[in-house]
Amino acid sequence: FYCGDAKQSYEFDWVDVLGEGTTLLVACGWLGLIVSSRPAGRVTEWLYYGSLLLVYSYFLDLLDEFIQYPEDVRLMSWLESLPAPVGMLILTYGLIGWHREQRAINRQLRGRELFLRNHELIDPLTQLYGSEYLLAVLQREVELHQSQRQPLSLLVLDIHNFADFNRRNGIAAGDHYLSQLSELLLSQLRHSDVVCRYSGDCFVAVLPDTAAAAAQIMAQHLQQQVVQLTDEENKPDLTMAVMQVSQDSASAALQAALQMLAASKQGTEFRLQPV
Ligand SMILES: Nc1nc2c(ncn2[C@@H]2O[C@H](COP(=O)(O)OP(=O)(O)OP(=O)(O)O)[C@@H](O)[C@H]2O)c(=O)[nH]1
Repeated sequence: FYCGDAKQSYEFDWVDVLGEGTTLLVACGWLGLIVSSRPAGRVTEWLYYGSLLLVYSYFLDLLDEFIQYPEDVRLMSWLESLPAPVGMLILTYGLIGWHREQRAINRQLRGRELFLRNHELIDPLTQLYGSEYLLAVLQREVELHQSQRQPLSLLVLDIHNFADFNRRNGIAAGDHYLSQLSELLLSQLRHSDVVCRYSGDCFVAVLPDTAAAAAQIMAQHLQQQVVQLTDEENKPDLTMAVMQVSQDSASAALQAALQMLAASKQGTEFRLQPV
C-alpha cells in the first residue's frame, strides 16, 4: 500500500482477480483444515507454515490487481514470487511427514485388526462382537482419540427386567428380541461405530469422532426406533446412557460408562426415558 498507487477500476483485470482470488480462498481453506484437523506437532507446523507462506504469496498476487507498483521497486516482485516456492517446499516436506505418520498408524491398525480377526469373538445369537473385542476396539479408539484429539463417545444400552420378559414370553421370544435389537443397532448406527454385546442384555456402542451431544441425539433416535421393535404386550424397558470418553484406558472408560448406566437406571443421572 505504501509503495504503490491504487489502480482505476477500468484497469482491473477481472479474470485475473477471479483466478487469484479463488486460489487465495482455497489456500486459506487448506490452512483452516490443517489447523482444525491436525494434532499439534512438528508435521503440523511444517504444513501450517508452508500453507501460510502460500496464503501470503497469493494475497500479494491478488493485491497487485488493485495496486500499481513502480517498476523499480524490486522488493515487491521478490516478496510476491519467493514465498510461494518456499511455501511449496515446506508444505511438501510436511506432506511427506504426514504420509509417514499415516503409514505408521495404518501399520499399527492392521496389526490390531489381524489380532482381532484371529479371535473367534462373535456372539452366535446376535452376530455382534462380545466384551473381549469391545475392550480391544475401545483401547484402539482411546489411543487414536488421544493422538488425534477427536472426541470419542460410548453408548450403553441395557434391557430392564429382561428375566421377567423371558418368563412372560419364553426364552425363544427373548432370543428373538435380542437379535432384532442387535439388527436395529447395526442398521441405525454408522459404519464407523462398533456395536458389541457386552453381556446378556447389555450392549455397548463405540462411537468414534462423536461428542456427547451428538451421541445423545443418536441415542434419542435409537429410542424412537426401538419402540417399534416388538408387538409383545409387555415390551421390555430400555435404559441408555451416553458418555464422552475422557479416560485414558478402555477398561476405565467402560467402567465409567457402566456406572453411568447404573445411575441412569436409578434415575440419579442423565436418563433417556425407558421405552
Ligand atoms: N432369551 C435370552 N435371555 C438371555 C440371554 N442372555 C441373558 N439372558 C437373560 O437376561 C437376564 C439378565 O438378567 P439380569 O442381569 O438380572 O438383568 P435384568 O433381569 O434385565 O435386570 P436389570 O438389568 O437389573 O433390570 C437373565 O434372565 C438371562 O437369562 C439370551 O441370550 N437369550
